[in-house]
Amino acid sequence: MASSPPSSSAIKDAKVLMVGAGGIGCELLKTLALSGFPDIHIIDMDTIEVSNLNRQFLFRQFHVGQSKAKVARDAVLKFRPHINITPYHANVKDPEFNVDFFKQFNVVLNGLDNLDARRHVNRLCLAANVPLVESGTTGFLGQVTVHVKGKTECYECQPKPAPKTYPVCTITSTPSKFVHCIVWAKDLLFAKLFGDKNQDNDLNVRSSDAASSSKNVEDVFERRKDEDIDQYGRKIFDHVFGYNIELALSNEETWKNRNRPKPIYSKDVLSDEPAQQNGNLEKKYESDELPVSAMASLGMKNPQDIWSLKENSRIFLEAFRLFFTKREKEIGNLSFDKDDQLAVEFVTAAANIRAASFGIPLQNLFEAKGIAGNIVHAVATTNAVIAGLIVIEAIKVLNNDIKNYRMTYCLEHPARNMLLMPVEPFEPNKSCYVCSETPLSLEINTNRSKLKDLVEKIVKAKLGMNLPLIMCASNLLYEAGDVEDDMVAIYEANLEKALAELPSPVTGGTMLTVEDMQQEFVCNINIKHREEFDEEKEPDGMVLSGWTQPVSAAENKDKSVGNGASTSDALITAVESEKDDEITIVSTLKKRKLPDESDISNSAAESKNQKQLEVIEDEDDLVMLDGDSDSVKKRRLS
Ligand SMILES: Nc1ncnc2c1ncn2[C@@H]1O[C@H](COP(=O)(O)OP(=O)(O)OP(=O)(O)O)[C@@H](O)[C@H]1O
Ligand SMILES: [Zn+2]
Repeated sequence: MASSPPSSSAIKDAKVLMVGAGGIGCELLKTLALSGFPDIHIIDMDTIEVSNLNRQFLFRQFHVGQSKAKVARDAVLKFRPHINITPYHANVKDPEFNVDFFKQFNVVLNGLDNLDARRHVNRLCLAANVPLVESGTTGFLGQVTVHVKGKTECYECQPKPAPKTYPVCTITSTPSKFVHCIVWAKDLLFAKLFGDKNQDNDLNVRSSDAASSSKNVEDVFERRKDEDIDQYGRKIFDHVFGYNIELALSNEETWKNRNRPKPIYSKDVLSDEPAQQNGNLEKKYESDELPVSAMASLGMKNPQDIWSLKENSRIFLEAFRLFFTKREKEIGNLSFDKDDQLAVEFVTAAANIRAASFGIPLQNLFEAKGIAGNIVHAVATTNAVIAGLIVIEAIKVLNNDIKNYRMTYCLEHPARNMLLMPVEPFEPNKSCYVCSETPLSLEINTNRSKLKDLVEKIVKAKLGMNLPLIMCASNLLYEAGDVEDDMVAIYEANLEKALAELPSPVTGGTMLTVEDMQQEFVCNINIKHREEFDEEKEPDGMVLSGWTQPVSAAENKDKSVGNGASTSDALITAVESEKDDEITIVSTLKKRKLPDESDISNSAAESKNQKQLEVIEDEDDLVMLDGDSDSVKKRRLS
């Protein structure tokens, strides 16, 4: 590390901005510094956590709680003291990072972990006309893409996979996989018992449905005055695992082609224990010094043990009791957090009891936590490979070497005996609402919909704008922030009325201009009136077209790298064809066929001595790809 690396003049004069100093960012800063980049600015809003230390190697235990950007700078200056590194402990969406700020850089490099920040940086790079090298990793998968205004597609030209969602009825009535039980336990039961009671929740629907046939279930989720906590826990248990299942069974149609679930009542599972014994028996294990944990309280230690139905029932009741006795103040404000031990225990137990009822194999707490927290374990080596590729692309960008720009996917492709797949970037998508000027079209019931619904459901949620401002010709219709009461009244009124208040109301179709000052981003939306919407298929009550919609979970095959990944969300679904050794990278709109091997031989990312790529580090073990294309397996080197 002591000798200076050779640096091309493009690197010597470069000023670069890195966004994110996490898993990819730490590797990237080190590689930039060692490659001779003299002037690096880093934005990261986070402080260091213990869980970062296994892979974010610039950080040490004693840095926990300090700014990632600042500590990363100090760590790198220790071995490259003569370069400039400017840290910002801030959100990249802060107004200080405006177009003028972005314009000072030759290239921007992203090492982020969320769609929102990525979209924001993409838009500012377009507005400032600064090239962007974007990246993401999930476990062993990763990718690097290059976005240069007018030359390649922008980050938003292609749709991104939507986070996995499940039909409500699968979750509430007909689960067939363990993940369905987890979603039910976490998003319905946990949220209902410990979260905001006023929020819509499908358990509400079920209990009010039930209320019409049985008068005493209406308040089942409410604790009666002076009701003993263990009795209350058993009442909830019997309601959700017993009574609700019986109710569901009464609908014969549902079970014609399915296995019928089995109602589970606490007295049957815990038959040898009187109603109040669960808590009382175990209180002797409880100590104020220990973290609040039902497992600890019941003397259960191993998170990799699969609990029996009886054990799950005891954990369920004990976790329930602990929430109400030890964490009472938080009740009403809790949302599931994968790092909250008691919440994980409760959700694991509830999911397992439901799984038992539906004949689905039970899982241990470790597995359940991974599913509930959408955890894909980060792999330091993938981050390092991706950081190297970012620097390779950054150097090409600085040299304006357009014909060699590559998007590179880090994706095992055993048949080709390679791990990195470079493809030529696409041209900008002419119908991209972000980097082209194509107007969007919005069908909406103008008599019923409010301007503020349009802002929430379309402008913020779908177009990713932070601080929108809406104009109709030269008339201001909506702006974010503190506004006068009469403006608020317009937002609350239906759209028809809001448009009618303008000097020249439009009846047929109206063009709205939506602008986000913070992102220097403008797009046009053509409003068309439509009377009816299908509640199931069009739940927003409005339909936006002319934009690239996220890919639904169903279309994502197994290898999809989704948005909820723990490290960084990568974006591409790779599908291997069964017929031959062809691989296509499906980016939803188009299939991207990889160039022949001869085509990619000039790519900097593709190494002539591919053999080097066959050995990768798997945390502390080495794994090697077998050269035999038919029986390719990871092999551990002993
Ligand atoms: N809007 C933003 N502004 C600035 N930094 C951001 C923004 N959004 C995300 N980041 C940073 O991007 C980095 C992403 O790093 P990484 O994917 O390794 O996540 P992490 O939070 O460090 O780890 P993990 O999520 O796996 O526990 C984080 O350090 C995070 O603070
Ligand atoms: Zn675009």
